[in-house]
Amino acid sequence: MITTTGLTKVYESRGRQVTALDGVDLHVREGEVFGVIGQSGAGKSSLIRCVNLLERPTSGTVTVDGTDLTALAGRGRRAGKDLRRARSRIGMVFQHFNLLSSRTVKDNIELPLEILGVTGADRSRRALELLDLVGLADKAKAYPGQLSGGQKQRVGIARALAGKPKVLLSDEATSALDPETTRSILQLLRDLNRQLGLTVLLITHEMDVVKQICDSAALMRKGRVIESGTVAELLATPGSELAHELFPVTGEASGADRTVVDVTFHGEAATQPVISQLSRTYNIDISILGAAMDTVGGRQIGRMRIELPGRYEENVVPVGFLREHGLQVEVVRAEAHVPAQGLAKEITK
Ligand SMILES: Nc1ncnc2c1ncn2[C@@H]1O[C@H](COP(=O)(O)OP(=O)(O)OP(=O)(O)O)[C@@H](O)[C@H]1O
Repeated sequence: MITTTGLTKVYESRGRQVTALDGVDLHVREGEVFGVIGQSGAGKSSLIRCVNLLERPTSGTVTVDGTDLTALAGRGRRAGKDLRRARSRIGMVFQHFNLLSSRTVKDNIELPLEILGVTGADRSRRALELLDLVGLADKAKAYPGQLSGGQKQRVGIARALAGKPKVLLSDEATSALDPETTRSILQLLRDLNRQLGLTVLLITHEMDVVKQICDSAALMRKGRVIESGTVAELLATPGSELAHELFPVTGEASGADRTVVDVTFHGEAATQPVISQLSRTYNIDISILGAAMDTVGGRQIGRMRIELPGRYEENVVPVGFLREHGLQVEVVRAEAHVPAQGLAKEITK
């Protein structure tokens, strides 16, 4: 539904060049909630603003629902109408809501429809439908100043949906909200995604947002995407930073000559007593150093750091047993020669 290839954005600022996006390739599938996470300055806002051409990319392409927006923008003024039409199929939600304080809630939602030339009666009907959809049917005549932050964002979401977009872009939509309101807005986005088949691309600096609603995620750093995939793919990728952030498991080996292993359970493997089978089959004592269970994108997933007696070379068979039983296994080795760093991670494929 959204594809960027080699997307690059260089800002010229006081004679200096800042590369905010450095060849970003992103692929968001139809109907998924895709989260882009990264620290401040990573390039997240630049990315989302380039996706709907609010910002002109320096190079690279953006295709949304089969339309190459960059090619339309490149055709100059005459393509303005086509570009506007394509952009009306992309809704956008902002961190600070961007509502007009002098207009009622209903009139705020009608604004994009006015611009699209929809007649008064149709505008009004659509705005009321949308208010109902976001749970604010009783607030049509209120002004933004009379609403809570969460209600304002619901209006922002309703306005973004006015043009019946297939894609919703969310620029830190919950960053200005308290944790409980954040949860309810994320739930609303999830519900809209499911009910309307809406594809959602959101940017955030909070891992909890990714955890609560994303099917897929990408990690950005210094203008580049350094990891991306479905949550299940990320959890299956040895050494994935995102997987580690989603599921931080800690714990250090109790001594030398121990093998420390991170095990990820999801799907069917999560319900099998694999660890006790391992212990019985090989007659070994297993210590649990750390564990976390959580729901990611609506699916139960668990991670555990366990310790087996003996060095890795002696545990190749038990580790193979875990893999054969459908668990993702990442071996974490203590590096004796770098004690200051504690457990240095070395991935054993
Ligand atoms: N209009 C601009 N002019 C010059 N530099 C800019 C402009 N917009 C962004 N930048 C720079 O581009 C880089 C990426 O910024 P961007 O806002 O895309 O990152 P971000 O990940 O969204 O950060 P934040 O979470 O703080 O908004 C930063 O170094 C920023 O200073």
